[in-house]
Amino acid sequence: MTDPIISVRNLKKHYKMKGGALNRSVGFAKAVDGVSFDIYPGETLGLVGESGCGKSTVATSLVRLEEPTDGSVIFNGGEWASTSSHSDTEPRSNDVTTFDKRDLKRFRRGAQMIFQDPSSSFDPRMTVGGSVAEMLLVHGMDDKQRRRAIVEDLLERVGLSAEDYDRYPHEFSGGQKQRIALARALVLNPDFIVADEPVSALDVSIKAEILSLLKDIQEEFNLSMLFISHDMSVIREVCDRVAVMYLGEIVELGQTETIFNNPKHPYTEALISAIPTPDPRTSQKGIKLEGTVPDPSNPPSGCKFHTRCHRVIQPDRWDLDQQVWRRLLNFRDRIQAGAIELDTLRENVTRQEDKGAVSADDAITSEIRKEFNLPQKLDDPDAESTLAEATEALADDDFERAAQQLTETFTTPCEETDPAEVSHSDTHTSACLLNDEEQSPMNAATTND
Ligand SMILES: Nc1ncnc2c1ncn2[C@@H]1O[C@H](COP(=O)(O)OP(=O)(O)OP(=O)(O)O)[C@@H](O)[C@H]1O
Repeated sequence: MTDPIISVRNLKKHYKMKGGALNRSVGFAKAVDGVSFDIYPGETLGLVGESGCGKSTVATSLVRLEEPTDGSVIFNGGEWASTSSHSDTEPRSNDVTTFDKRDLKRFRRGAQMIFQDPSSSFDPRMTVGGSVAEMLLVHGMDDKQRRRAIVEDLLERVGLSAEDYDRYPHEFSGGQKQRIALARALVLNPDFIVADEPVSALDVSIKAEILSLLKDIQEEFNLSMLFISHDMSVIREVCDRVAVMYLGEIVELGQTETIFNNPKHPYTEALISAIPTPDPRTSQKGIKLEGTVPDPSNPPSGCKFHTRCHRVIQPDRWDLDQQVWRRLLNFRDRIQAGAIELDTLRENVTRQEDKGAVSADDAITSEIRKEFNLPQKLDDPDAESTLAEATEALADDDFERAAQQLTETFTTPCEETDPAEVSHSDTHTSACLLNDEEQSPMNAATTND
């Protein structure tokens, strides 16, 4: 097998968080927390996840626009080692994280970035041709005419014309600017491109054109690409393999078709089910990804996705409807955080009493269940008894007792165990307790039987 162009191992970027009157360090936001992947020549790897998962931080850390906290980024592109500008005899590192200024400059010839917003990446006072040609000048091409010829050719290859060389950024639409950004990324003949949400700021019709251009250019130039997007349908269109990222970690990695046809991580499953369909009434698998990505300075314990996972594991003692189990845990977490507006619920109850609908004593506990979409009676008597005690404690304004009841009774292995990576095939991995025969209590129970 050919060597990867780029190998990322255990990449971390932890931001120091400051706070308090003295602006002291109060912890870390683990934006990227141990990410590993390879990208092979001519391949496009997609990095997908919701906003705040850490995708852009992976990109900026791996090209060292930001200094990574830990990990290595081995770059083998552009016959890197043999064309080094270093003349000394010491063995040379190809780890980007250890590059000095000179190596970094050479590396950046071979590894280019395209960003989401093409408008902000051009100097409004410079012609677009001049902006692209400047890259050649910085990297030592003194011949002005040669620079111009190369740039004019590239402008044509990205679907513009040679005459556009002398025009200014404001004369172009968003899609055209993204074409110019692509020309600028290509002008130094790179091996590797990081495209960070390159089409998400564009209109739908333009999006398709730019994606198609990216695919053509990638083939023509035999480029390797890290393609970042929050949009699963865009990822499906352009990527050979996909890495799914959640809260600083890769939770699933595999061939694009495998990921879409046989997702193994519930987060991947949820992202796929959220892809809009032409008819919004069809193809909904009933998976609703509620809430947002948690704060990386205070991540959940165990599996970081457990607070939102529709497949969050029930211990053996329960056999509740899975949706009800999810809602019970949501209820528990909200009570624990003190995030419930009892006064509003009481007002609702009073309004209902005015209409003579409900008796006063049970009304508030019933209203609490309604608020959290919980059944008025759970099938399991033990679970029901705990829930009833907790709602009664809440009705007495005793948050502490309610929280204690719920946290002692309703627990999940997903919050206790950090899932290990499991291989489903040579090219497909995921990190979920449900897939881990050794770690999953459900599998352990089946094995023991
Ligand atoms: N300089 C910083 N200091 C502290 N936290 C940061 C910093 N930059 C990013 N973060 C945090 O790191 C996390 C990951 O951010 P990042 O921009 O990489 O996510 P993303 O998946 O690319 O999302 P988006 O698509 O919205 O940019 C977020 O919680 C963000 O708030």
